[in-house]
Amino acid sequence: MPLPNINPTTTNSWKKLQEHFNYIKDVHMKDLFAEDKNRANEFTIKWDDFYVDFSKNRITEDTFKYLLELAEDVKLKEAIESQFSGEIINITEGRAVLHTALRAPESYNVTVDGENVLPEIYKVKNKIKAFTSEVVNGERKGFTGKAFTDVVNIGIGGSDLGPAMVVDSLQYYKNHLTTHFVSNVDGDHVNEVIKKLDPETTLFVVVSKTFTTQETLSNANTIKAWFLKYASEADIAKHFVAVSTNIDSVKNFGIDPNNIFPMWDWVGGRFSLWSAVGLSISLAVGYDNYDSLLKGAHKMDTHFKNEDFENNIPVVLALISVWYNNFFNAESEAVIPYSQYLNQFATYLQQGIMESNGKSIDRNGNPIDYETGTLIWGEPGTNSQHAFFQLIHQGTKLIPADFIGFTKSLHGNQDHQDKLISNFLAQTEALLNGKTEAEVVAEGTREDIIPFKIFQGNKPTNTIFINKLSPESLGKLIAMYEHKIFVQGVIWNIFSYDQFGVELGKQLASKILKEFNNASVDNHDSSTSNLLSHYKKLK
Ligand SMILES: O=P(O)(O)OC[C@H]1O[C@](O)(CO)[C@@H](O)[C@@H]1O
Repeated sequence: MPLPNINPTTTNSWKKLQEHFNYIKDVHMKDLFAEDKNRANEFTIKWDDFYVDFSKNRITEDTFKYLLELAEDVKLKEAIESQFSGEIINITEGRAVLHTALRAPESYNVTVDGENVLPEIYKVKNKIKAFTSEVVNGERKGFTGKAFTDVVNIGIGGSDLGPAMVVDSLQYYKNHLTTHFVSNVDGDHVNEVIKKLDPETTLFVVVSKTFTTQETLSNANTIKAWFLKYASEADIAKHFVAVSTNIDSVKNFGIDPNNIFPMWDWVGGRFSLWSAVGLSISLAVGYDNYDSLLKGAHKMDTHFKNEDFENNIPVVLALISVWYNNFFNAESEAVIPYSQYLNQFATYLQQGIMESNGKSIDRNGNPIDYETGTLIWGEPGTNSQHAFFQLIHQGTKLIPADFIGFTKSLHGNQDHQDKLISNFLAQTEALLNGKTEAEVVAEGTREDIIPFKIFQGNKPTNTIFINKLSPESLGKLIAMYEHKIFVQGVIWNIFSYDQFGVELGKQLASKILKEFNNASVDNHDSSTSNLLSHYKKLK
């Protein structure tokens, strides 16, 4: 079944939504809540340990109905089926998209080019499991016979952000190994990490799907040169492992073929933490926790694949997001986790969401005349409340926000937890209701400052309340956003799994790099030429 190819703006549901928007734009959610006492129950999905309340959105039953019709009109069901079954849905790169197969049970059968990929996936998983146990238990040793104490993940983009976010989010579950991440080609990054390392007890995991990425190879070479000041070429085999599809280049780098963890071209970089790219996660929290992360993601896959759209969390969140993006012209969305552990979550999502759906050409190769993509930003609550919430509450922009919280804390200090969750609940209530002039007056406010103290409210939020932060629930949460990305890509009729937009800058950078050693500067615009000359003079 080929991936559907439907311009969403030509569908009946889109037209209904357009008309309906003219009514909704002036409706206050406060009134919707007053009219329907059952609203919160109607717009809540309870699934597993997830409680997703989407009632604080600028929607009515009709809006929801038309959005669900939109999902039907763009043939979302067929698209989901195409993705899960291993069809070549990444047409521009000629690849299947199977991060879901990476977390599927071994008994599944998912074929690519007529071959079931599950046996190969489980072969690599078993290798990760054995390797993790040897490193964590201290059986695998460095070149002087000492057990490893530190692990350095060298990668960038999808080969860094996913593992870095998960290791940070699951630090409560961490073992004794200290995990570091080096990504930026800025030498300060690698330099600061190296300062903390002992070459005798550090394991390096070089992660690059292509093994051609400038940043990763530069950092890996710098680290290798540093390591060779203390050890011999033969010792590299003990301290360097790689995750890649490009086996020949890994060997050329000097890594022992036994230390290569393969991945496949049907795993997109930003969806790859479920593959061997997650090796540093397994090393940091142990294989069983890593496996629970994957099992959680698989549960969300099953929910997404089988649940009716009206009770389907990723589908509902995607539809609501399209509603704001395409009808209210909201440009960005905030993701606010009320968990310090999810400090890197928004940064991680930025690549997933913006690299996937930041596209302006449709599936026929034609320019698009409607909005796609979403700017994503966010920081943990309550810190973000003291930073940028002013703009969300009283600014001129509409910023739909996802509030993510956990009912049980990991630290066990109920006083802190109650304070955190009271803020979590209070903020979405304030964003919904705002504060009227009458309420401000009733507080005895000085007359001339009354306008400044009014809150319009009517600011949309989703509340994603999860029982506890665990490897499994984190797996579900990440997979939830992955599927949301996919649904939006289907609705916008774009290809979500390529990223040609990152190429041009890379090409020009390598051209400019060569010019640093040339006497003359090539043809550039006058601004770039001046800047280049300025650098050459002063560097
Ligand atoms: O794993 P690689 O091949 O080094 O690529 C790293 C990253 O670079 C990109 O291709 C572009 O930024 C990402 O999609 C990818 O995650």
